[in-house]
Amino acid sequence: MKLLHNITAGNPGQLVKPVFYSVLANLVSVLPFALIIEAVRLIFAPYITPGMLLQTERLWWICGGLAGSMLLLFLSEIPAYRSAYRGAYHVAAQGRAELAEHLRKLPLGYLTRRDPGDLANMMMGDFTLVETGISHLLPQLAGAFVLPLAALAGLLALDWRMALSMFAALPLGLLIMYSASKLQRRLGASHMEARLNAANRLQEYLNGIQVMKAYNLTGDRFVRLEQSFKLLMKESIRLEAVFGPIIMTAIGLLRAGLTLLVYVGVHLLLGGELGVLQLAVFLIIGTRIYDPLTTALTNYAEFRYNEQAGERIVQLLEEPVMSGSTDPLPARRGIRFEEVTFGYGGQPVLKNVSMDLPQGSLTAIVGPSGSGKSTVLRLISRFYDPGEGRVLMAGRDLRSIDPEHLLKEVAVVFQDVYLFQDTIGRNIAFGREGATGEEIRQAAELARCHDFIMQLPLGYETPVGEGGSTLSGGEKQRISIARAILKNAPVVLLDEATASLDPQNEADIQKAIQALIAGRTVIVVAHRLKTIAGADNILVLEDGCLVEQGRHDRLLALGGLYARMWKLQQESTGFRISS
Ligand SMILES: Nc1ncnc2c1ncn2[C@@H]1O[C@H](COP(=O)(O)OP(=O)(O)OP(=O)(O)O)[C@@H](O)[C@H]1O
Repeated sequence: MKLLHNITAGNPGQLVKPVFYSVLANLVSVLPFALIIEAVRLIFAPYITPGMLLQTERLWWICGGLAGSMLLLFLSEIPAYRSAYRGAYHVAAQGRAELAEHLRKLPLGYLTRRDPGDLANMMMGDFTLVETGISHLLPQLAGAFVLPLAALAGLLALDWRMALSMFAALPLGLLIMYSASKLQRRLGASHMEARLNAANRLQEYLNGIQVMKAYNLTGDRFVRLEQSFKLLMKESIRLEAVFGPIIMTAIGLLRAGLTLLVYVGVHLLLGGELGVLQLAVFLIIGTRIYDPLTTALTNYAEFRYNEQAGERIVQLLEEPVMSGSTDPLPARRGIRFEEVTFGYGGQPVLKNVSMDLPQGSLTAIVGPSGSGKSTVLRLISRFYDPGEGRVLMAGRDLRSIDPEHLLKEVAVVFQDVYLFQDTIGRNIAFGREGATGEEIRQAAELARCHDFIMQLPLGYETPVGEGGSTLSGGEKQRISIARAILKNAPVVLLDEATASLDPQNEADIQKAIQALIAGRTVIVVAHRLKTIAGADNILVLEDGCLVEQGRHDRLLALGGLYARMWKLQQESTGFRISS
């Protein structure tokens, strides 16, 4: 049952129809086979039994029956074919969408631990293997036993000794395949690992081409890619080299059954215990019976390999998602950190942090690079849950709030803006489902991007390259602010871009931010201190600890880290080339 669960990526119900129709089609295929045997029996009977006439009328009936059974076979194969492909593509399409939805609900920590290439490969490659499992392997495997089993039942009635000798080697063949499946699992797992590794290295190589060109790096990355291809080649050969002979042995054993059949048949014939006609029937069946079984044995090896792909998908689908209540939050949406300690897996990044970020105020978070500022925003958005302590919104622990429900209350402007490969208008509309063109335009005007959008050839309909590659950093930032304005959420989290912008762009972004934060609870991670000098409260982080807090003047007077950072930023000049 687990096998069926895995090969269908958790949808064994999808196998019922394909397997049913495949078995039915194979049952129908027994009919012409049986008719041919009967025809052979009729044709040879007059030669064997003296005085017996050829039963022509029955032969004609058999001819008619054969034509009818061919038509029946054709008709039964159509639903078998259709249900197999429909089931397979249905499972793959629905499964991919389900997995994508599941990935979105997993904690970000889980996703960052996994290679993105690994996930992409699972989405495409593993589901294709599952597709093949449902459309080809399992129905064929189930169908392959129909003819031999029907033949066994019929032949047992004819002569049990001959029937048993025909199938004598089958249990041994099956046993070999079953015992080999453990080895297959191990080899299959390392082959799949090598395949994933090659896919990851290829993705890394493609992503890094720009850097490689810029730094004229020709060696290392390509060597890694080449090595991963070599490893894949080795694993593929190993898989075939070890498993191929095992399959061939099992198939050889099965075929040896034919020799045994001839031996026992001749022995019985000479002893007068078996008629010539019966022997002929056994020999005809014997030459046909092993084909479906050898196909089944070969399919079984492939089936176990594909099953591992399904198992990987099932395991990922079983990974627990972040959940919580969708009850409406109280009107006051103040945020509080209570003794929060958090790390991304290694050392803690935030250490025992307690702080209040009150409703309706502008709180700024500042501190040296790597001090944990963006991490604070990630915890408020519940991209991660803290290891120790609690983050509360409106007095409720965020762990108890459904992440999607929570994010309805929160608009986030990230440091790195990601734009989808879509039109500019639709990229802004991601802020709120169902936003009208007029609402999008108003948000764009407030975010100071309407003018530059109108200068583009197709205005709001202009397509944006993947990740926003066709726009400048400042433009992307403003589009992302327009998204957040459109979302109109009571809490705004703003991670200020670190990249330097020209004065005009910077002024535009500041105005856009003013429009975004008006009347809301705002938490801004700031790198340029002058932009947050007017904040209601400034939290200063150093190495994951809250070291100072207060208004700008108070912090300056304190003469601590904030005052030092302020002084440095006042003094900093641009680049200078020393001679
Ligand atoms: N996904 C992650 N996995 C592991 N470590 C991470 C991850 N994200 C951040 N870190 C580490 O956590 C620490 C704090 O990162 P964070 O992004 O919160 O710093 P920051 O103060 O916002 O820095 P910056 O001002 O440079 O943006 C850093 O040492 C960083 O390397």
